[in-house]
Amino acid sequence: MEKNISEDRIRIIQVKSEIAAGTRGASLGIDALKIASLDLNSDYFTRFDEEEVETVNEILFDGFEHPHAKFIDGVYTMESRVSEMVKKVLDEDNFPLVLAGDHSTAAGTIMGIKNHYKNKRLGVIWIDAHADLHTPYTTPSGNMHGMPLAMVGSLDNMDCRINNPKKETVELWEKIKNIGFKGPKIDLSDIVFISARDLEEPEQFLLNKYSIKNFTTDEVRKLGAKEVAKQALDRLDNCDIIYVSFDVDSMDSEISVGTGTPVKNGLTAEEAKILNCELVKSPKLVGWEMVEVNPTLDTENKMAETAFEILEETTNSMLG
Ligand SMILES: NC(=[NH2+])NCCC[C@H](N)C(=O)O
Repeated sequence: MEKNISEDRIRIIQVKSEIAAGTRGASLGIDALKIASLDLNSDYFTRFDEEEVETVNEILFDGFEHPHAKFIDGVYTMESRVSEMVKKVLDEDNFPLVLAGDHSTAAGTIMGIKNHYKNKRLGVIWIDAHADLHTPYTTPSGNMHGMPLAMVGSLDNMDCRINNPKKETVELWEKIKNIGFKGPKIDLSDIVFISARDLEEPEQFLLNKYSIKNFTTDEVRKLGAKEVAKQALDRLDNCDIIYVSFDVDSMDSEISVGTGTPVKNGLTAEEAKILNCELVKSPKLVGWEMVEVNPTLDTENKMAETAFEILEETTNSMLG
């Protein structure tokens, strides 16, 4: 049993990075959450100590050199920095609650967790419209927020290769896969998706190959969010520790306007809230993350307000 989270152990790690998204603005998501907390009269951001990971967003002005892994040099830097920060927080016996821009840096969170808990088997619950299992060899967009789970699974997925990344891209991809220590940080079969519904064929291939469970939005509706949370944790029963990654685009595109890659047929805000609140009650929880709020695509900060309410309730739920 790992968890015994008290308020003073929570560290909010801010990662205002957006280089791996296809649209601009996700780096402003954390400040949008803070504005939302003020507008909703919450004291949330006074309750916890904060850490911030320095970003390299300025490289966006230079244009990208790696079409099948855009800004991969910057992504390598960010994964390393996030990994070190998460490890440091865990080494100090504190709990990493990560608020990030684009979803790519969640790979760094996982690397940091595994670097601290070297011999523990880590289960990942990925609540997201996307499976984020692409590699430079399979990506349709070159946007690296579609790749974090392949980074930590140390995948190339050559069976589904459609791209020919250049040598420099491949070298950096190898470095990313080996941050912290060489090779995979998780078993692919220790991932559970919730509401993943916009998958490309190379990703679907991996879901089949590794028998990765995806609880569809329909299943959430039929079984209820609470039951899906229970079943998701049951499936990871053999894991010693659990990390939950919540991308706000898991919610339906009618709610998730303020995010870079909205998709129809998603969760309601209430379902997302119940799922997160239930999942974080697990005694095995060692990290939780929220990503991809982009206020520049939104009106009147609605996305951040919805996301903030989930953040606050989820945090209260993990404190028990
Ligand atoms: N975390 C995200 N929002 N990921 C979106 C990925 C979209 C698409 N699968 C791609 O690779 O380009």
